[in-house]
Amino acid sequence: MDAVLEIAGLQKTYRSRKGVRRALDGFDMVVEAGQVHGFLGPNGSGKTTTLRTLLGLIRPNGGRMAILGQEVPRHLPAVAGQVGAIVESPQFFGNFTSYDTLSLLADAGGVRRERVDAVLELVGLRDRAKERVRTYSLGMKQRLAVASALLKEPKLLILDEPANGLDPGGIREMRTLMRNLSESGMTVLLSSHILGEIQLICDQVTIIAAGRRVAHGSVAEVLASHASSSVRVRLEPGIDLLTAAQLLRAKGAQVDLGTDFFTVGNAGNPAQITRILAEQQIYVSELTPTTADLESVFLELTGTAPVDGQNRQVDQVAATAQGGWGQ
Ligand SMILES: Nc1ncnc2c1ncn2[C@@H]1O[C@H](COP(=O)(O)OP(=O)(O)OP(=O)(O)O)[C@@H](O)[C@H]1O
Repeated sequence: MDAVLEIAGLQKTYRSRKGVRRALDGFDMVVEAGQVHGFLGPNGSGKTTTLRTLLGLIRPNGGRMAILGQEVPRHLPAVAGQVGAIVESPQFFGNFTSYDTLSLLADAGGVRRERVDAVLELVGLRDRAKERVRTYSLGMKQRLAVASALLKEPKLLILDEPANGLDPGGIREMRTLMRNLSESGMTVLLSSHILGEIQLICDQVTIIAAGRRVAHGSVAEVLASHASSSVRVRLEPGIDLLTAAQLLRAKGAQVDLGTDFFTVGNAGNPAQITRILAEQQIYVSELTPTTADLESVFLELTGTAPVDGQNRQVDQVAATAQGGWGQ
């Protein structure tokens, strides 16, 4: 599949009177054509810096970026017409209607007027197009912002937190819009904190922490490689959980104690758990794989942010570390 966006080893250091801050530290990302790609990371992890760097608003200190096969920022003018982006909330004149707003933007950008009706239809604002923007809900304003980015029929649409501040109805409308755009063949890169939403909408995700990629792939792959090996263990009544947990920890297992159960986080081969415990006459009464969601994987991964000065990606470390205990 063709990559619409490729980032390799991106570096960005901010320098101010207060000191030096490394916002991106060898960040990598690949976004494939026709996908909705989720870009996730905690506050301050480098998402906005990445998007602003891509769009030529910030100069990187190192690394490579390509959009639609063209190196940027050097060839940004050649591809800028094919990229639509909302990185900062655009401000609209409240007294203008959305039709007037988009018409003005179309004229200024040399876009033919028929596109105005087409994008209003796409974002579901056609019925309200002749009403003033100040009468719009936040969700409608967000959709107007998306409409403005769609005027030039971009191949790649970049949206920073499009669902920010929206209520559940607004979030659902935004979700439908993303899916419709993707079905029309557009590639969408979407940064968001709303992980349940990302899980519902996105084909692929990239998770960033402390300026580095810590996981990437389809939502299913990320869940499978970072969480599916966790199991919940209950023991026969009367057996001390702590003793069993210590036995497993001594063999390298990551054990979290609950009230009447414990969870083994890196249980690549659950049979090892029963074998190690049975050798000490401790018998398991329940062994259940725990189903993880993106939120728990996100918290786990971004809580274990890469150590300063190490260039290895955490996802590579995690992949090699799985299932290797208790041998
Ligand atoms: N202009 C700047 N000068 C100095 N430091 C900056 C500047 N912009 C961002 N930073 C710092 O760079 C790091 C990454 O910030 P960035 O805004 O890219 O994160 P983010 O993932 O978009 O966060 P959020 O989700 O809160 O928007 C943070 O530590 C931030 O404080």
